Amino acid sequence: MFNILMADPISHEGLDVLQKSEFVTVVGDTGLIPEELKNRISEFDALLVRSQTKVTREIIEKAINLKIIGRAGVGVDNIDLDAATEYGIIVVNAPNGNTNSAAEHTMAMIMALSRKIPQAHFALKNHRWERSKYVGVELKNKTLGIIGLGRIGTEVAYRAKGQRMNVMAYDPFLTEEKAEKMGVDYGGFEDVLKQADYITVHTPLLKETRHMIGPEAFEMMKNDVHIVNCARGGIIDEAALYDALVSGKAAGAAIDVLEEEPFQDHRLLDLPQVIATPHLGASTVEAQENVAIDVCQDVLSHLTGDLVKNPVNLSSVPSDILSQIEPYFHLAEKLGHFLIHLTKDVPEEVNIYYSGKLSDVKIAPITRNAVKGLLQRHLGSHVNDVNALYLAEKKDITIHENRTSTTKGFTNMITVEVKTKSGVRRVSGTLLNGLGARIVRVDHYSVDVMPEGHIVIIHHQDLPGVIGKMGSLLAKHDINIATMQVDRSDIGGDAIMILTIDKYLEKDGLDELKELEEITDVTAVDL
Ligand SMILES: NC(=O)C1=CN([C@@H]2O[C@H](COP(=O)(O)OP(=O)(O)OC[C@H]3O[C@@H](n4cnc5c(N)ncnc54)[C@H](O)[C@@H]3O)[C@@H](O)[C@H]2O)C=CC1
Ligand SMILES: O=C(O)C(=O)COP(=O)(O)O
Repeated sequence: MFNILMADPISHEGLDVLQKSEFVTVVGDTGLIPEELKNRISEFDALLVRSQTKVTREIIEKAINLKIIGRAGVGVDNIDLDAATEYGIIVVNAPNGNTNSAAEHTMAMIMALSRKIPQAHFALKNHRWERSKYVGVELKNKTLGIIGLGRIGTEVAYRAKGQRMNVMAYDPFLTEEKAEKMGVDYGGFEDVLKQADYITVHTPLLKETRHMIGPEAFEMMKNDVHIVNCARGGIIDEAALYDALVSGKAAGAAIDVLEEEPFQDHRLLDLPQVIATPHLGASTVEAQENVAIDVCQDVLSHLTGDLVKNPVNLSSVPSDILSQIEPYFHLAEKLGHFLIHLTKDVPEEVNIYYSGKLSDVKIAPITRNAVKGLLQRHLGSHVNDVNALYLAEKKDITIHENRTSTTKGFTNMITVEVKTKSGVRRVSGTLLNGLGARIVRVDHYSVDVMPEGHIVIIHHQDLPGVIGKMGSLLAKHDINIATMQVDRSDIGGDAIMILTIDKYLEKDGLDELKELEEITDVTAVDL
C-alpha cells in the first residue's frame, strides 16, 4: 500500500483516480507549515502539490520513502528539482490542462486593464458615479509583445489577434518561419520591448528569466506601456515595475502573480493603475479538473510500476518511441548489473554502444537503465533511472553513448563497456525476436545466456577434465546446472564457462571453485 499526501487542494476528479486504486491511500492535509511537512514527509510515497507548498531540499532530505512529487499545474519553481533528482524522486507536472484557463485569464486582465474595469467597478460599488475618470484605451491596432511563446503565450497570441491587435513575440525557440505561419511578428527580446504597447510574459521562472524585465528593460519600452504578468512573480522585477508606474513610464500593470505569495509588500498593489488577482490563472473548474486527473494518473502509474507521461526531471519520451525502446530497458539494466560483477576496480568510464536497429532510436532512457544496473551493486536500490546519471557524475564516472549501424549477426545489440585503471571489460546483449533477452558476448567470448536467475562466470584454462571437476564440485554442494555455455580464445588457451544454476551459490562453494588449479576467476551474479 502506498501513502500519498495531498498538501495543496486538488480537484476531486483527480483524487477519484487514486481512490479507485486498491494500492494507494490518500491523506489530505493542506496548509501544513514547512516544519510540519518536514516532520511528516517520511510517512509518504507520493506528494501532491500546487504552487503553494514549497518542496525544498530540506523537505526532500527527510523524504526517505518519497518516490514521486506530482505538481497539479505547470510551474515547478516551488520544487527543488536538483534535490529531487539527487534523491531519485521523479517530479511530474500537468503541462496541458490549464493552458486555456491561463490564456483566458491573461486576456481578461489585458481587457480589464485597458478599460479600468476593476477601478470603475470599485468606485461604483462604493456608490461613486465617476464616468469621466475611467476613460480607457482600445486594443485594436495596438502591439502586444509576448515574451515566451509556449503553450500559454501561443494561445494568448491567437486571442489577441481576435481583438485585432498586432502580435510580436520573442522566444528562443521561435523561428521566423513559425512566426510567419502564426501571423506573429518575429523579434528579439529588445525589439519586443521597444515596439510593444502591451507586454505580457509567459516564460517559466528560471535563473535566466528572473528579473528579465528590470530597470534596463523598462528603459527601452515605449512610454505608456501596459505590463501584464500572469506567469510567475519574479519574472518582472517588482521594484522596477513600481518605479516605472510611479514615474509614468508605464501606464498600468495587471498582475496575477507576485514575487512573494501571499504578498508581504503591498506597495505595488496600492497603486491605482495596478490591477491584480491572487494567482487565479489556473483557477477554473475545467483546468483544475484537467490537471488533477493528469497528475494523479501519473502518480498512480509511477507507484504501480508504469511509465509516466509528464516527467519534469527526466526527458519524456513520446509513446510511439517508448514502445520501441522500452523492451530494451530490462536488458540494459541486466547488462550493467552483470558487468559490474566482473569489474574488479573502480569504474572510471562507461561506454555504451548501440547497434543495428538501436542505432537510430532515442537511446538516453536505455542508457539510464544500463547505468542504474551498474551502480546499484555498490550504491544500493535507491539508484533509479531518475538519479542514475547524476550519481555516476558524482562518482566521477563518465558515460558515453555510441551508435553504430553494423551488428555481427544480430538485428540489435547493446554493448556496455567499463574502463578501470586495470583494463576494460565488456558485455553485449540482444533481444531475440520472440525469444527474449540474451547475453551474447562477454569480453571477446561468444556466449548465449539468458540474463535471469543465478549465474556463475568461470574463467579457466581450456584443458580436458575441467568441466567434470567443476560439475562434481557443484554437485557436492547440491547445485544443479541448468545451462552451460563454453567458449575459448584458442585450443588449450583461456576459456570462459557461464553456468546458470538452480540455486544461489554460497561463499564456501564459490571459494572451493576458485581453488581448482585450472580456474583463474569465478564470479557469481544474481540477475
Ligand atoms: N498564473 C497561473 O496560474 C499560471 C501560470 N503559469 C506559468 O506560465 C508559465 C508558462 O507556461 P506554459 O506556456 O504552459 O509553458 P511552456 O513551457 O509551454 O512555455 C514557456 C515558453 O517560455 C519560453 N522561454 C523560456 N525562457 C525564455 C526566455 N528567456 N525568453 C523568452 N522565452 C523564454 C520557452 O521557450 C517556452 O516556449 C509556467 O511556467 C508557469 O510559471 C502557468 C499556468 C497557470
Ligand atoms: O500551473 C501553474 O504554473 C500555476 O501557476 C497554477 O498554480 P496553482 O496550481 O493554481 O497554484
